[in-house]
Amino acid sequence: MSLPEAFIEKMTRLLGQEEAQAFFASYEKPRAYGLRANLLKITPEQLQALVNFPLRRIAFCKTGFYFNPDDHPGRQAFHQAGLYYIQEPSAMAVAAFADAQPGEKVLDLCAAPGGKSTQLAAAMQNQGLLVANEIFPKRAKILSENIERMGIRNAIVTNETPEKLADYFPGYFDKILVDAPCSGEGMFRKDPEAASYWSPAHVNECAALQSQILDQAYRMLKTGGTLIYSTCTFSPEENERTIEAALERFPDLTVQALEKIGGIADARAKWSISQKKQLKHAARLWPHQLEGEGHFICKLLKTADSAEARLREAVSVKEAQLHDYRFFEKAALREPLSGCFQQYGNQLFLLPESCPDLKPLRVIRAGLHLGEFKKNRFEPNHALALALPISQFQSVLALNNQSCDRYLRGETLPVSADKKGWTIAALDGFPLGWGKATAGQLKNNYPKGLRRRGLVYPE
Ligand SMILES: C[S@@+](CC[C@H](N)C(=O)[O-])C[C@H]1O[C@@H](n2cnc3c(N)ncnc32)[C@H](O)[C@@H]1O
Repeated sequence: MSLPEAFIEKMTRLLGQEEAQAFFASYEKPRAYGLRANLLKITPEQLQALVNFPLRRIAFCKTGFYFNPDDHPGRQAFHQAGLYYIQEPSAMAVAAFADAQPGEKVLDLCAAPGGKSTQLAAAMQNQGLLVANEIFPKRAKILSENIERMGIRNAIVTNETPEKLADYFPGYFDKILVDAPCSGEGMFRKDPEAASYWSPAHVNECAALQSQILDQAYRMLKTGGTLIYSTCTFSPEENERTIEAALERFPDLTVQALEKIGGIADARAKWSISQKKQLKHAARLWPHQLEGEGHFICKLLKTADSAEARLREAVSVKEAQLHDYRFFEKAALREPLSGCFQQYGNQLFLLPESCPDLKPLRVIRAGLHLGEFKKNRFEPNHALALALPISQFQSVLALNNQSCDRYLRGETLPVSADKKGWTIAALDGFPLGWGKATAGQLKNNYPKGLRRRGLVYPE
């Protein structure tokens, strides 16, 4: 592939002739494709046994697999059911290193389209609070759709600037991920167009933006909290030097050692100005050293005392307001849901536990979207179908490959005459969406925007 001349020169100077040769040779090799099992729905072993195409383990991510692109896992019904997320393999190392835990307060500050947020959420097992933020509205919508598909219940999707979030959440989060906008040098093989936007000036602009974002992230971190910084670029200006500059602005931050497994390498402290030894604890993923694209990952611990934001908790709507929802719930679900219910217009959401009041923020998704109040009735949202296990639904239509394809195209399906009301259409025990059964037919409620146009299953 053709790479910018100045990029070739710079990388050759940085790496030296011998390593540069191996590095540039990787651009002539095919790239690796990856997907990640969604632990909220399935284990990696179960997924491997379930799908009809081969999966090969990724050494540095326990839930990740390589797949053959000819198998098109993105077109499979199990993808629509949220059993896996298609993600560039090296990118999986970032959230794996973040090591989010159930019950924590976690922020993904630059989150769209959601690869790392969905991985953080899987590790959190729907316990605690995940704020997934994206500054651009269109990208925030895609992020929100991916959060929905993966069945995540404890995520708030926001569309804010880092500054606005930092004003609201000072000293609040246990973990913050800054997967920063960058010059994307590590993705030239995956996205050759990215190479055409590259210039040394762009590298410097990105570095300046990254420092601004890190300043806001630092403000939001608790004492003892950890900040994961990552990019998909090689330039020292956006990696070792960005971290080095952050260490100078915030002397209490320390770089935490990362376990260098599966071909992951130390960061290159010698590419910084100060050559601080601790910089090598950060990680670099190189396309000539492992099967994946280029990435940089650094984990920082904050030790300075910071006053924690005491935010007002959101207050649930009154039970009387839930009357139509409870009526639906009694007929359609096996166990009632509890927690903090919030109504926005006609839409009803169930917030994550101990969720702060969200009014001052631009919120795209407030936890689990339960559905919509219509005149004297409640209509469930697609998110609810994807967020609960099959055992929670009273009425289920088990699909086969053919009826599954018809369901995903939006067709009406035959059901036994005794089936009535809101019914989950499921494949192999995994919910795909709602339908409403009446008089031997299942009226299809699969969202119009997600419907398939041709026969694509099974491939
Ligand atoms: C590398 S991408 C994030 C990828 C994402 N974490 C994932 O795993 O799917 C960086 C994100 O930062 C966002 N971004 C761009 N400018 C920003 C800014 N000034 N502040 C915060 N985020 C910004 C971009 O829109 C983009 O979605």
